[in-house]
Amino acid sequence: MLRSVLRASTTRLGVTGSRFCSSAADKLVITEVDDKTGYATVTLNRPPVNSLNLELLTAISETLDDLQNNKSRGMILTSSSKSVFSAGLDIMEMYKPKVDRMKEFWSTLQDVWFKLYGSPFPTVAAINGHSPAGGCLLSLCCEYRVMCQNYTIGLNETRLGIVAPTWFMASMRNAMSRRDAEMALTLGTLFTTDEALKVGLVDEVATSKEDAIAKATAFLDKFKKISPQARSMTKQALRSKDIMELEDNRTQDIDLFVYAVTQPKVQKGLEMYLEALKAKSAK
Ligand SMILES: CCCCC/C=C\C/C=C\C=C\CC(=O)SCCNC(=O)CCNC(=O)[C@H](O)C(C)(C)COP(=O)(O)OP(=O)(O)OC[C@H]1O[C@@H](n2cnc3c(N)ncnc32)[C@H](O)[C@@H]1OP(=O)(O)O
Repeated sequence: MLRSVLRASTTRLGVTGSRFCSSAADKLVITEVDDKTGYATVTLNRPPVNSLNLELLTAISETLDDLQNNKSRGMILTSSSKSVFSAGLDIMEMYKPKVDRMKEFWSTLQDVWFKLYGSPFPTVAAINGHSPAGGCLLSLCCEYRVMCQNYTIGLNETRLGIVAPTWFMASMRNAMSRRDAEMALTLGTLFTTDEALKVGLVDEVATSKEDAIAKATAFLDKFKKISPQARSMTKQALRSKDIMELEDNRTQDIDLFVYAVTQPKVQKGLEMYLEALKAKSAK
């Protein structure tokens, strides 16, 4: 039985909420902990497409802190949308940006990556919708991915004329072969669910969100008889090289992001991309 709500994370207005004080629908991130298993289901809840703006990233970051502080037994990351897991980074954070906010935005994305990629507790993404770019990154930070049929997933940055940072690349390389990762990253491939399964970008296919959650739970159950400490130390040791690389380069990475995104050519590209998205949704 799910009991809500472990932590009322940042609201859509960007104000930190308090426990149980407002309805789950108002939260950017909804956390429910199963009494029996102790697993937390963390639901991204920023309609319409869970695009990752500063407030949503902050809410995710706070949620991950809570789970770690509460010694979570496992986390399932999913979305409240019927067709989108996450549309990736909110392009409005990069289009005609204010530099201070942009720096905070990127630094918070780095925080989320550190906390999710390096989490001591086991993590699964129940990908119940499209998952391009930053959405794919969130799922890649998890240890296991279950994806519903007939959606798309991938790091499509090159298709937008931008270069995925090395830590995005490392997360993909951790999930699939180096060769497939190189092809996928250079082409900016958006895989269908079945294609993603074939290259190992996802681990299982689900017929519905409920099925995805059930399969995610079954994955977490596999660790029941494994020492949590031995498990987390093993995971962190395997991922430590990637983590240290970003830790050593955090400031340069932020500066590079600001430099790259503020280039007139990139701004023009983002403008055209936004226009195309708006035109598509207006149809
Ligand atoms: C070595 C050097 C490194 C230096 C670093 C430099 C650069 C790195 C920088 C950036 C990295 C970026 C990674 C990213 O994540 S960029 C974002 C990429 N995302 C996408 O390409 C996805 C775009 N969206 C879609 O394809 C579709 O929306 C989607 C398939 C997800 C859903 O389709 P659906 O039909 O359901 O919904 P839509 O009608 O398209 O959208 C509804 C609504 O939402 C708006 N929107 C969609 N995606 C975004 C987004 N990512 N950001 C902001 N807004 C988005 C869309 O415009 C519609 O709005 P409206 O018309 O209703 O107002």
